[in-house]
Amino acid sequence: NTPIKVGENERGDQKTGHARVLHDSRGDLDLEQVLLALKAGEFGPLASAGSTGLKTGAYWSHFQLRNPLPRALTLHLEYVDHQLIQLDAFSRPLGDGDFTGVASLSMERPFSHRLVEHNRFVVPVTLAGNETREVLIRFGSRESGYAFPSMRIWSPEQLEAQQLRETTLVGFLFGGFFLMAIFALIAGVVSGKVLFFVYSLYALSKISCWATILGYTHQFFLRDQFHWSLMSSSGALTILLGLTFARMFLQTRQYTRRLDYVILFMTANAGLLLVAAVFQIKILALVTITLALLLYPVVIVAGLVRWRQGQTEAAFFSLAWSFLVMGLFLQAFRDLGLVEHTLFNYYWPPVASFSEMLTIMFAMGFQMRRVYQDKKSTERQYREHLELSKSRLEAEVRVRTRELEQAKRAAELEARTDPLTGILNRRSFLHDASLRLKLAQRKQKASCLFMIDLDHFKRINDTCGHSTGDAVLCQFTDTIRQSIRATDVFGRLGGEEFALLVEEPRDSAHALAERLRNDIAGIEILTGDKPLMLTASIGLAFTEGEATIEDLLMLADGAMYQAKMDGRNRVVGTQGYIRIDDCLR
Ligand SMILES: Nc1nc2c(ncn2[C@@H]2O[C@H](COP(=O)(O)OP(=O)(O)OP(=O)(O)O)[C@@H](O)[C@H]2O)c(=O)[nH]1
Repeated sequence: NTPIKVGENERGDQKTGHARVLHDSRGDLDLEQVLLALKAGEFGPLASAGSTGLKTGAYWSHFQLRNPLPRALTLHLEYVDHQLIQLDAFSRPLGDGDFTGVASLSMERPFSHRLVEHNRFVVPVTLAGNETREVLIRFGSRESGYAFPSMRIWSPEQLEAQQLRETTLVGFLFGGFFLMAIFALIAGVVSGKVLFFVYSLYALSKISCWATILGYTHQFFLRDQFHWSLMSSSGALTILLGLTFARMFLQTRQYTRRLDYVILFMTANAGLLLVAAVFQIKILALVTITLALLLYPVVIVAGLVRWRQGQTEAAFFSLAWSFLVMGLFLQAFRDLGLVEHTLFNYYWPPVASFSEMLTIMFAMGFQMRRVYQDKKSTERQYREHLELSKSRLEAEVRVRTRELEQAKRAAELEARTDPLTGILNRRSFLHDASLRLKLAQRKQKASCLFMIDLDHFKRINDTCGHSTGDAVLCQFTDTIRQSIRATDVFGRLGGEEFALLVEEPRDSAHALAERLRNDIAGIEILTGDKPLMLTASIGLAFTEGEATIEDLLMLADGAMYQAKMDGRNRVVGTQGYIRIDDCLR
């Protein structure tokens, strides 16, 4: 049992070692019995890497500290972990006299009992100049628990400086958690998404959880009454919020039913842990927290499954959760004595927890961006679809309008024209001719109305058939149209009876009538052996005054009748011009 040589500037590098440790499995040995065990050589090295692992009762550690300096030296022995129910320390000068108590520290006693203001247990030991002191420390937990039966050796100032460094780191982490909580809260208020509120609560719960686990809650907030169950309950609350957030973020209920059941089971287990913590059922708390830890990787799997299903940000979530799980497993291995206790693995879980929150924040940002982009692209597609429909509709309306206009024009034309010959029908002729007549009268021009009737047309029908008769009618109208002006009004009054209004004085109108008669007589109708001849009788009525078209029709009809009577194929004009008086008559 070599004494540990200590100096004035101890920086926690030296540890009181695990060389001489005694397991008091029932936890009821008193100092005298322990000294007997020490004498009997029952103290031996610790088998594990640092922690005793889950054991009942208490552990005792024995070591010697040697002050080679001529002056007195005060040292602070720091328990390496934050979780220990009870620590009692005794010391005496080497081999001389009785051990006397130097510290009795308990997690459940008011913080003011601590001899050194520190979130972990610290035992002050003073060595006289050139003195070697034996120290006995009892690490006690009432039920099953673990302990690290070793103490870091510090000079008081060095320990204080180290505590400042650690507190700064933790303060930085807590500040980060707080900022993330505030940020998520604002995002929740702005977007109205419950997910952000859950995240905000999750981040806040991390502060409470780690502050409690690392001993700050006891040091700063609950100085008079602290209990181990507070650690479990704050942990349980964080687990509950973490799982609730994971379920919502990954939408496991909708997309991975089976994994969702497992996460639900984990949530129920976390609820049970909370109950165990509140009612201080330590064994139930141990079982549920172990189960919670073992099942934690399921969330990583859920994230990966969701990623494979197409939720890109779920990959980030899995990564974030992996940080946490690695940290928690490392801590568990350390607590079980499988790996050594170091500052690195001591702070890994809270740092991992911080990285987890940061990564999740990133994943949420990514998700928000994706949702926003999806929304924008849906809107764009909708707008494009709308534009397309609009232009299609407009094109269709244009086509329909054109068709309607064409149909209207066709209907108007049909209503105005004779279907066989294509010239004006009786009604339109009367309308157009009447207007034309009025125009001429305004200009004080003479007008002449021709009444043209084909001779013996019935015979053509009878000998050559009705369709030949139709063809003859068409040929006749074409002949007339070719010989008149565009301003003349030509129409079919019915059957083989046609009328023509021209703005001409008597002589030139007469001459035109004769020319037309000639043209008609020149039409040859080819029917079998010998061609049929076509002639027409034309009656003329003249006006220079206020006569109506009806007056002219009546007079021209009379003249045309006269032409028939005179032997057909001729032009007969009425005598003189019709004047107002004639019309009144
Ligand atoms: N093919 C054909 N014949 C028509 C059409 N409209 C009337 N007709 C015929 O024209 C003939 C007119 O006969 P009528 O009134 O006796 O006169 P017409 O035979 O020309 O003898 P006149 O006038 O006295 O020289 C009738 O047989 C009608 O059926 C038509 O659109 N097509």
